Amino acid sequence: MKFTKLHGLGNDYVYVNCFEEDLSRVDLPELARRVSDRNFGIGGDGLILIMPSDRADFRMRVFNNDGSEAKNCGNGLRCVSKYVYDHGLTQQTTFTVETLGGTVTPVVSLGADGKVDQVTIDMGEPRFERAAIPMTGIPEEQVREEVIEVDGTSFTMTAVSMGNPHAILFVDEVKEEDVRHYGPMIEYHEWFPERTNVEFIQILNQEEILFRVWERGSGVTLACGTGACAAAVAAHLSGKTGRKVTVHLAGGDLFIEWKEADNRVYMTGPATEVFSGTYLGEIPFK
Ligand SMILES: N[C@H](CCC[C@H](N)C(=O)O)C(=O)O
Repeated sequence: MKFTKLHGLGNDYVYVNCFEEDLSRVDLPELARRVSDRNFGIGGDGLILIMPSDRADFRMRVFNNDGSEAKNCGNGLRCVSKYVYDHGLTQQTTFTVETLGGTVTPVVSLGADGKVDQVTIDMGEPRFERAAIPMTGIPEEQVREEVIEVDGTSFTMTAVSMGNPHAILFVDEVKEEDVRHYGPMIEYHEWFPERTNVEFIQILNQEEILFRVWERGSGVTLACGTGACAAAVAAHLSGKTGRKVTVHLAGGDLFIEWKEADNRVYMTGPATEVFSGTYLGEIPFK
């Protein structure tokens, strides 16, 4: 199976071009687990399929490294956008990509080599109701700076959906050990029937956020695009930042704008192709 490795700020996935590879009979969750393995497979935070769509120019499917399928992936969308332009699947610098969380419209910009270096994506409108995250409790209620307690420690949390769930925790100081310790406890917390991504954010000033993430289904990653969007929204709602913020993630910076005019969140950042190859491991069939 031919694949290409790309990353968005170090959030790296194995990409398969399904215009060329037929994976229709493949056990995709098991394939994701196998190719993501950094010792016995290719290595990555998961598997992303670039597919035809009958309602958009392309379709993206995302599988975390535990095999769970996600509804959206910001870093993945930037890398899919780079792949389809650089590999000639489109000659347009803007197009549509269908995801389980909705259809988005990336706009790519080119470097001196004529290849995509930056991508801006309208990631759509954030959702806050418990039913939309999803969270247990009153369906139409929103969770704004509420206390969640895990292992005897309380966090102030705002819940935001960007097509996938995000528990945004406001902390005075972001610590890697807290991400690894409390991240999985909140991912599997009973309030989140479909689990959740967990973001720890430290607001530096009106325009900057320090950010670390424990991803649902993948654990600690260097970046999370949908998480950065959710964090920027939660930070603005808290009154501590404007609508345009630079999010400093472990793998680099994303620029996020939550536009007042259309209530949509715009994410701008890089996408990098690293290598391509052929996976020689056994392909698991359904
Ligand atoms: N772990 C996420 C999917 C990947 C999101 C992240 N890698 C991004 O860039 O948005 C979930 O299960 O919702």
